[in-house]
Amino acid sequence: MTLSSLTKSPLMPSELTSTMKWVCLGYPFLRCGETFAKYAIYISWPVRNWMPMSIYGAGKLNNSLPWFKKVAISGKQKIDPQGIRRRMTILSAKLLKVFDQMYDVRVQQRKGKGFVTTSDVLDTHNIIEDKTVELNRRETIHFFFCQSRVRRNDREGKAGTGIRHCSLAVLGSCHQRNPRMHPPVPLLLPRRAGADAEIRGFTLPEGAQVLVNAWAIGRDPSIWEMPHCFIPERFLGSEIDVKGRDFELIPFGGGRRICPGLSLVLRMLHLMLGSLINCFDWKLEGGVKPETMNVEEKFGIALEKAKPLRAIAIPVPV
Ligand code: HEM
Repeated sequence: MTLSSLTKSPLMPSELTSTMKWVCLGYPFLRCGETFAKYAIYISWPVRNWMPMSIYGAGKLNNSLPWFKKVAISGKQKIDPQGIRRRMTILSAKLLKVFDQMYDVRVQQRKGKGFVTTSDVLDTHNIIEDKTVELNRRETIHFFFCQSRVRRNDREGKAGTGIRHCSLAVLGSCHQRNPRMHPPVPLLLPRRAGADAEIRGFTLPEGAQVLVNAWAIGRDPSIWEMPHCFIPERFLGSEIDVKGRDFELIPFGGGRRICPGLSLVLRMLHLMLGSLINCFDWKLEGGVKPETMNVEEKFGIALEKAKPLRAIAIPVPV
Protein backbone atom coordinates (compact mmCIF):
# COMPACT_ATOMS: atom_id res chain seq x y z
CA MET A 1 0.00 0.00 0.00
CA THR A 2 1.45 3.34 -0.94
CA LEU A 3 1.13 6.80 0.50
CA SER A 4 -1.09 7.91 -2.36
CA SER A 5 -3.61 5.15 -1.72
CA LEU A 6 -3.64 6.02 1.96
CA THR A 7 -4.54 9.60 1.19
CA LYS A 8 -7.65 8.40 -0.60
CA SER A 9 -8.95 6.92 2.64
CA PRO A 10 -11.98 8.90 3.83
CA LEU A 11 -10.51 8.91 7.33
CA MET A 12 -7.26 10.58 6.41
CA PRO A 13 -6.64 14.19 5.45
CA SER A 14 -6.60 14.02 1.67
CA GLU A 15 -3.73 16.49 1.33
CA LEU A 16 -1.35 14.38 3.40
CA THR A 17 2.25 14.93 2.37
CA SER A 18 5.56 13.62 3.49
CA THR A 19 6.22 16.78 5.50
CA MET A 20 3.66 15.56 8.01
CA LYS A 21 4.90 13.84 11.11
CA TRP A 22 2.90 11.08 12.62
CA VAL A 23 2.25 9.56 15.93
CA CYS A 24 0.36 6.34 15.77
CA LEU A 25 -1.35 4.81 18.72
CA GLY A 26 -3.98 2.29 19.41
CA TYR A 27 -3.01 -0.30 16.90
CA PRO A 28 -4.33 -3.62 18.12
CA PHE A 29 -0.95 -5.27 17.79
CA LEU A 30 -2.08 -8.66 19.03
CA ARG A 31 -4.49 -8.91 16.13
CA CYS A 32 -1.88 -9.33 13.47
CA GLY A 33 0.92 -10.72 15.59
CA GLU A 34 3.28 -7.79 15.13
CA THR A 35 6.40 -7.94 17.25
CA PHE A 36 6.84 -5.41 20.02
CA ALA A 37 9.81 -3.97 18.12
CA LYS A 38 7.50 -3.02 15.30
CA TYR A 39 4.90 -1.73 17.67
CA ALA A 40 7.56 0.39 19.32
CA ILE A 41 7.67 2.48 16.17
CA TYR A 42 4.22 3.66 16.95
CA ILE A 43 4.89 4.56 20.53
CA SER A 44 8.28 6.19 20.04
CA TRP A 45 6.83 9.47 18.77
CA PRO A 46 4.46 10.07 21.63
CA VAL A 47 7.02 9.10 24.22
CA ARG A 48 9.38 11.73 22.89
CA ASN A 49 6.94 14.44 21.97
CA TRP A 50 3.83 13.86 23.91
CA MET A 51 3.89 11.65 26.97
CA PRO A 52 5.89 14.03 29.17
CA MET A 53 3.39 16.75 28.42
CA SER A 54 0.13 14.91 28.66
CA ILE A 55 -2.18 15.04 31.61
CA TYR A 56 -5.50 14.18 30.20
CA GLY A 57 -7.56 14.22 27.05
CA ALA A 58 -5.69 13.05 24.02
CA GLY A 59 -3.26 11.24 26.31
CA LYS A 60 -5.77 8.78 27.65
CA LEU A 61 -4.60 5.19 27.59
CA ASN A 62 -8.21 4.18 27.07
CA ASN A 63 -8.22 6.06 23.77
CA SER A 64 -4.90 4.68 22.69
CA LEU A 65 -5.31 1.00 23.41
CA PRO A 66 -8.55 -0.28 21.90
CA TRP A 67 -8.61 -3.27 24.23
CA PHE A 68 -8.66 -0.99 27.26
CA LYS A 69 -11.46 1.05 25.75
CA LYS A 70 -13.57 -2.03 25.10
CA VAL A 71 -13.31 -3.17 28.69
CA ALA A 72 -14.08 0.31 29.94
CA ILE A 73 -17.24 0.59 27.89
CA SER A 74 -18.67 -2.91 28.06
CA GLY A 75 -17.78 -3.84 31.63
CA LYS A 76 -19.44 -2.35 34.67
CA GLN A 77 -16.08 -1.67 36.18
CA LYS A 78 -14.79 1.60 34.77
CA ILE A 79 -11.08 1.46 34.08
CA ASP A 80 -9.38 4.76 34.73
CA PRO A 81 -5.70 3.81 34.78
CA GLN A 82 -4.34 7.36 35.00
CA GLY A 83 -7.04 8.64 37.35
CA ILE A 84 -8.04 11.16 34.67
CA ARG A 85 -11.77 10.60 34.93
CA ARG A 86 -11.60 10.79 38.71
CA ARG A 87 -9.65 14.07 38.63
CA MET A 88 -11.90 15.57 35.99
CA THR A 89 -14.99 14.66 38.03
CA ILE A 90 -13.54 16.34 41.12
CA LEU A 91 -12.53 19.47 39.21
CA SER A 92 -15.86 19.75 37.38
CA ALA A 93 -17.72 19.45 40.69
CA LYS A 94 -15.57 22.23 42.15
CA LEU A 95 -16.26 24.51 39.22
CA LEU A 96 -20.00 23.83 39.33
CA LYS A 97 -19.93 24.68 43.05
CA VAL A 98 -18.32 28.04 42.32
CA PHE A 99 -21.04 28.86 39.81
CA ASP A 100 -23.68 27.64 42.23
CA GLN A 101 -22.42 30.11 44.83
CA MET A 102 -22.39 32.94 42.31
CA TYR A 103 -25.98 32.13 41.50
CA ASP A 104 -26.96 32.22 45.19
CA VAL A 105 -25.29 35.58 45.68
CA ARG A 106 -27.21 37.05 42.76
CA VAL A 107 -30.53 35.65 43.97
CA GLN A 108 -29.92 37.37 47.32
CA GLN A 109 -28.86 40.62 45.65
CA ARG A 110 -32.00 40.68 43.56
CA LYS A 111 -34.12 40.38 46.69
CA GLY A 112 -32.42 43.45 48.21
CA LYS A 113 -33.80 46.93 47.82
CA GLY A 114 -32.26 49.14 45.18
CA PHE A 115 -30.86 46.29 43.11
CA VAL A 116 -29.93 47.61 39.73
CA THR A 117 -29.80 45.10 36.93
CA THR A 118 -26.41 44.78 35.33
CA SER A 119 -27.65 43.07 32.19
CA ASP A 120 -24.98 40.45 32.61
CA VAL A 121 -25.51 36.78 31.85
CA LEU A 122 -27.00 36.02 35.25
CA ASP A 123 -29.55 38.76 34.83
CA THR A 124 -30.42 37.97 31.28
CA HIS A 125 -31.05 34.39 32.37
CA ASN A 126 -33.87 35.93 34.34
CA ILE A 127 -33.51 34.39 37.78
CA ILE A 128 -36.91 34.04 39.36
CA GLU A 129 -37.59 32.51 42.75
CA ASP A 130 -40.43 30.23 41.74
CA LYS A 131 -40.78 26.55 41.07
CA THR A 132 -38.87 26.75 37.81
CA VAL A 133 -35.85 28.19 39.60
CA GLU A 134 -34.07 24.85 39.94
CA LEU A 135 -34.19 24.29 36.20
CA ASN A 136 -32.99 27.83 35.56
CA ARG A 137 -30.20 27.38 38.04
CA ARG A 138 -28.98 24.14 36.48
CA GLU A 139 -29.13 25.51 32.97
CA THR A 140 -27.35 28.71 33.90
CA ILE A 141 -24.59 26.98 35.80
CA HIS A 142 -23.97 24.50 33.02
CA PHE A 143 -23.97 27.34 30.55
CA PHE A 144 -21.11 28.92 32.55
CA PHE A 145 -19.37 25.58 32.69
CA CYS A 146 -19.43 25.25 28.89
CA GLN A 147 -18.28 28.81 28.49
CA SER A 148 -15.30 28.32 30.77
CA ARG A 149 -14.29 25.22 28.82
CA VAL A 150 -14.46 27.07 25.53
CA ARG A 151 -12.42 29.86 27.06
CA ARG A 152 -9.81 27.40 28.26
CA ASN A 153 -9.64 25.96 24.74
CA ASP A 154 -8.91 29.33 23.27
CA ARG A 155 -6.57 30.53 25.98
CA GLU A 156 -3.16 31.28 24.60
CA GLY A 157 -0.27 33.54 25.65
CA LYS A 158 -0.51 36.18 22.99
CA ALA A 159 -0.21 39.39 24.97
CA GLY A 160 1.27 42.17 22.97
CA THR A 161 4.23 42.68 25.30
CA GLY A 162 6.66 44.95 23.61
CA ILE A 163 4.92 45.06 20.24
CA ARG A 164 2.66 48.07 20.66
CA HIS A 165 4.07 49.85 17.69
CA CYS A 166 4.11 46.95 15.33
CA SER A 167 2.61 47.33 11.88
CA LEU A 168 -0.63 45.69 10.84
CA ALA A 169 1.32 43.31 8.64
CA VAL A 170 3.49 42.17 11.53
CA LEU A 171 0.39 41.94 13.69
CA GLY A 172 -1.10 39.60 11.11
CA SER A 173 2.06 37.53 11.19
CA CYS A 174 1.91 37.40 14.99
CA HIS A 175 -1.57 36.10 15.48
CA GLN A 176 -1.84 34.01 12.35
CA ARG A 177 1.50 32.34 12.71
CA ASN A 178 2.20 32.42 16.44
CA PRO A 179 0.37 29.09 16.74
CA ARG A 180 3.39 27.61 14.97
CA MET A 181 5.17 27.37 18.31
CA HIS A 182 2.15 27.16 20.60
CA PRO A 183 -0.70 25.50 18.71
CA PRO A 184 -3.69 25.58 21.08
CA VAL A 185 -4.62 22.08 19.89
CA PRO A 186 -1.22 20.35 19.75
CA LEU A 187 -2.50 16.98 18.50
CA LEU A 188 -5.20 17.31 15.89
CA LEU A 189 -8.38 15.28 15.87
CA PRO A 190 -7.53 11.59 15.77
CA ARG A 191 -7.70 9.88 12.38
CA ARG A 192 -7.88 6.20 11.57
CA ALA A 193 -5.97 4.57 8.75
CA GLY A 194 -8.48 3.12 6.29
CA ALA A 195 -5.87 0.80 4.80
CA ASP A 196 -2.30 -0.39 5.36
CA ALA A 197 0.24 2.17 4.25
CA GLU A 198 3.96 2.71 4.09
CA ILE A 199 5.20 6.16 5.07
CA ARG A 200 8.92 6.86 4.96
CA GLY A 201 9.75 3.29 5.84
CA PHE A 202 7.19 3.08 8.63
CA THR A 203 4.34 0.65 8.31
CA LEU A 204 1.00 2.18 9.11
CA PRO A 205 -1.42 -0.69 9.56
CA GLU A 206 -5.08 -0.50 8.74
CA GLY A 207 -7.09 0.54 11.78
CA ALA A 208 -4.22 2.39 13.47
CA GLN A 209 -5.24 5.56 15.19
CA VAL A 210 -3.15 8.41 13.90
CA LEU A 211 -2.52 11.61 15.74
CA VAL A 212 -0.89 14.41 13.76
CA ASN A 213 1.47 16.29 16.02
CA ALA A 214 1.07 19.92 14.93
CA TRP A 215 3.22 20.99 17.87
CA ALA A 216 6.24 18.97 16.72
CA ILE A 217 5.78 20.01 13.09
CA GLY A 218 5.86 23.67 14.10
CA ARG A 219 9.21 23.20 15.84
CA ASP A 220 10.90 20.91 13.37
CA PRO A 221 14.38 22.32 12.61
CA SER A 222 14.35 20.63 9.20
CA ILE A 223 11.41 22.88 8.28
CA TRP A 224 11.96 26.03 10.34
CA GLU A 225 15.10 28.08 10.74
CA MET A 226 15.66 28.84 14.43
CA PRO A 227 12.39 27.06 15.30
CA HIS A 228 12.39 28.17 18.93
CA CYS A 229 12.58 31.90 18.14
CA PHE A 230 9.53 34.10 17.83
CA ILE A 231 10.26 36.04 14.64
CA PRO A 232 6.93 37.23 13.20
CA GLU A 233 8.80 38.85 10.32
CA ARG A 234 9.76 35.42 9.06
CA PHE A 235 6.31 35.27 7.47
CA LEU A 236 6.36 38.69 5.85
CA GLY A 237 6.08 38.17 2.12
CA SER A 238 5.69 34.43 2.69
CA GLU A 239 2.92 32.45 1.05
CA ILE A 240 2.61 30.09 4.01
CA ASP A 241 -0.60 30.45 6.00
CA VAL A 242 -2.66 28.53 8.54
CA LYS A 243 -5.54 27.64 6.26
CA GLY A 244 -4.64 23.99 5.94
CA ARG A 245 -2.79 24.13 2.63
CA ASP A 246 0.72 24.31 4.05
CA PHE A 247 1.38 21.25 6.11
CA GLU A 248 4.30 22.77 7.94
CA LEU A 249 1.80 25.10 9.67
CA ILE A 250 -1.46 23.42 10.60
CA PRO A 251 -2.64 24.81 13.97
CA PHE A 252 -6.23 24.58 12.70
CA GLY A 253 -5.77 21.15 11.15
CA GLY A 254 -6.50 20.36 7.54
CA GLY A 255 -8.67 18.34 5.21
CA ARG A 256 -12.32 17.68 5.84
CA ARG A 257 -11.98 18.02 9.62
CA ILE A 258 -10.29 21.42 9.50
CA CYS A 259 -11.44 23.79 12.24
CA PRO A 260 -14.68 25.41 11.05
CA GLY A 261 -14.00 28.35 13.40
CA LEU A 262 -10.89 29.32 11.42
CA SER A 263 -12.30 32.37 9.58
CA LEU A 264 -13.98 33.68 12.70
CA VAL A 265 -10.81 33.21 14.76
CA LEU A 266 -8.58 35.00 12.28
CA ARG A 267 -10.89 38.00 12.09
CA MET A 268 -11.53 38.19 15.82
CA LEU A 269 -7.89 37.76 16.80
CA HIS A 270 -6.83 40.55 14.50
CA LEU A 271 -9.46 42.83 15.98
CA MET A 272 -8.89 41.88 19.60
CA LEU A 273 -5.12 41.78 19.56
CA GLY A 274 -4.99 45.02 17.56
CA SER A 275 -7.34 46.75 20.05
CA LEU A 276 -5.41 45.49 23.07
CA ILE A 277 -2.13 46.69 21.65
CA ASN A 278 -3.61 49.98 20.50
CA CYS A 279 -5.40 50.90 23.71
CA PHE A 280 -2.86 49.76 26.28
CA ASP A 281 0.80 49.69 27.01
CA TRP A 282 1.78 46.34 28.44
CA LYS A 283 4.14 45.53 31.24
CA LEU A 284 5.09 42.22 32.74
CA GLU A 285 4.49 41.85 36.45
CA GLY A 286 7.28 41.60 39.03
CA GLY A 287 10.08 42.96 36.85
CA VAL A 288 9.93 39.95 34.52
CA LYS A 289 11.58 40.71 31.19
CA PRO A 290 10.14 39.51 27.86
CA GLU A 291 13.45 37.75 27.13
CA THR A 292 13.35 35.79 30.38
CA MET A 293 9.60 35.26 30.54
CA ASN A 294 8.60 31.67 31.19
CA VAL A 295 7.01 30.36 28.02
CA GLU A 296 6.85 26.72 29.05
CA GLU A 297 3.70 24.87 28.19
CA LYS A 298 1.42 22.47 29.96
CA PHE A 299 0.10 19.94 27.54
CA GLY A 300 -3.37 18.47 27.34
CA ILE A 301 -6.13 18.51 24.74
CA ALA A 302 -5.58 22.25 24.71
CA LEU A 303 -2.16 23.73 25.24
CA GLU A 304 -1.84 26.04 28.22
CA LYS A 305 0.98 28.12 29.60
CA ALA A 306 2.64 26.26 32.47
CA LYS A 307 2.73 29.54 34.39
CA PRO A 308 -0.07 32.00 33.61
CA LEU A 309 1.04 35.23 32.00
CA ARG A 310 0.52 38.15 34.36
CA ALA A 311 0.55 41.31 32.31
CA ILE A 312 -0.33 44.81 33.45
CA ALA A 313 -2.40 46.90 31.08
CA ILE A 314 -1.68 50.62 31.21
CA PRO A 315 -4.32 52.62 29.33
CA VAL A 316 -2.86 54.80 26.64
CA PRO A 317 -3.94 58.46 27.07
CA VAL A 318 -6.17 59.53 24.19
C1 HEM B 1 -7.43 29.92 18.18
C2 HEM B 1 -8.58 29.28 18.10
C3 HEM B 1 -8.77 27.87 17.56
C4 HEM B 1 -7.85 26.92 17.22
C5 HEM B 1 -6.35 27.00 17.28
C6 HEM B 1 -8.58 25.77 16.76
C7 HEM B 1 -8.01 24.60 16.34
C8 HEM B 1 -8.70 23.48 15.95
C9 HEM B 1 -8.09 22.25 15.51
C10 HEM B 1 -6.60 21.99 15.38
C11 HEM B 1 -9.08 21.40 15.21
C12 HEM B 1 -8.90 19.98 14.67
C13 HEM B 1 -8.74 20.05 13.14
C14 HEM B 1 -8.17 18.77 12.53
O1 HEM B 1 -7.95 17.80 13.23
O2 HEM B 1 -7.94 18.75 11.30
C15 HEM B 1 -10.34 22.07 15.48
C16 HEM B 1 -11.58 21.50 15.29
C17 HEM B 1 -12.75 22.17 15.51
N1 HEM B 1 -12.90 23.50 15.84
FE1 HEM B 1 -11.43 24.79 16.26
N2 HEM B 1 -9.93 26.04 16.83
C18 HEM B 1 -10.09 27.32 17.29
C19 HEM B 1 -11.28 28.01 17.46
C20 HEM B 1 -12.50 27.52 17.14
C21 HEM B 1 -13.74 28.28 17.16
C22 HEM B 1 -13.84 29.77 17.51
C23 HEM B 1 -14.73 27.43 16.81
C24 HEM B 1 -16.19 27.67 16.65
C25 HEM B 1 -16.74 28.83 16.36
C26 HEM B 1 -14.13 26.13 16.56
C27 HEM B 1 -14.81 25.00 16.21
C28 HEM B 1 -14.24 23.78 15.95
C29 HEM B 1 -14.99 22.56 15.66
C30 HEM B 1 -16.53 22.41 15.66
C31 HEM B 1 -14.06 21.55 15.39
C32 HEM B 1 -14.35 20.09 15.05
C33 HEM B 1 -14.45 19.91 13.55
C34 HEM B 1 -14.75 18.46 13.17
O3 HEM B 1 -14.95 17.64 14.05
O4 HEM B 1 -14.78 18.15 11.97
N3 HEM B 1 -12.79 26.23 16.76
N4 HEM B 1 -10.08 23.34 15.90
